[in-house]
Amino acid sequence: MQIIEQVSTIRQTVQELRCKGKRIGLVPTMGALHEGHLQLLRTSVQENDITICSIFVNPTQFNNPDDYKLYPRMLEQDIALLKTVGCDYLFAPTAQEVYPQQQYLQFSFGKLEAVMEGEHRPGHFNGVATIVGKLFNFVQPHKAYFGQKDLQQVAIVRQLVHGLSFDLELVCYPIIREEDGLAMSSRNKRLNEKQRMLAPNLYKALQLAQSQLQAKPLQQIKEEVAAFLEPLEEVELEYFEFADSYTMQPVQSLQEGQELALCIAAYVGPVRLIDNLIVNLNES
Ligand SMILES: Nc1ncnc2c1ncn2[C@@H]1O[C@H](COP(=O)(O)OP(=O)(O)OP(=O)(O)O)[C@@H](O)[C@H]1O
Ligand SMILES: CC(C)(CO)[C@@H](O)C(=O)[O-]
Ligand code: BAL
Repeated sequence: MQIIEQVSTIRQTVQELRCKGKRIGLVPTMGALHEGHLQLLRTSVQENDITICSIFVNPTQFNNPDDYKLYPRMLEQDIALLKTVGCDYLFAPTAQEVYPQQQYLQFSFGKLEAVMEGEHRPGHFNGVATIVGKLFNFVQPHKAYFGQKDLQQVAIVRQLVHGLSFDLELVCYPIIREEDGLAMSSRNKRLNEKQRMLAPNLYKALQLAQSQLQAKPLQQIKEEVAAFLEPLEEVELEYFEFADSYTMQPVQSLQEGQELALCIAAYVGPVRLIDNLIVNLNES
């Protein structure tokens, strides 16, 4: 696996690969890789001639300076993991490479960024759109792989791709979980032992809500989710929402044929985690 730090080098490399007719898959990450990332990478390796993983802890998407400072960074371990899945290139630039001018565009995603992650993390999606747009520009992938865990991010990236006419296919990969149901996440590495024991309650709350869907009004289910998490010391619910899985807009009542996303964000100790479950209302 070749490691590239310079934007000019990755541009030249992909230009040469494209001239040879190679199909390129991109897996953008912030590192501290886990099995969720590795599944995205394995899928890209299967579906493309060349797989490029990017690792960049993007400062412009962090609305909380501590979250940025404490974000897990473990490049040597990541490199070893990338080799095990057959990744061809790691693109790991510095912030100076990515943002030489320290000038940032302002995007507007309308209603899509007014809810959930957009509402609770001001500026977050502007930073995500900025870095993802730059990565698409540098790497020119045929396919780009994102995880359903960050479902609203997928909707933002979809709008970015359509809005700027990027010529690529987006892949949204299902959530990979630990045995106890906790969605894998790099930030899980920041949990202490007690917090790690508490963290699967986010998924339990989603399952509780799913099990009540046909029986109770959505508002009542929201209250029950809050009541379920409330007694847990160190767990603080930020939001639990029923949303349309495509538009991310809040859903007040169920409709046949709808793909409903149950979305949750909560602090476990100092660590903010998110999770979601998609329910197809034809099947439930
Ligand atoms: N458990 C998972 N299953 C599938 N995809 C995942 C999972 N966790 C992360 N991803 C995806 O991997 C890509 C890179 O994510 P990122 O590097 O931010 O890791 P992360 O685990 O989401 O970290 P954190 O949530 O702590 O920021 C994103 O598209 C993300 O949605
Ligand atoms: C897409 C991404 C790599 C952009 O920094 C990040 O938001 C993430 O890891 O989900
Ligand atoms: N995995 C999503 C990126 C973030 O939380 O900043």
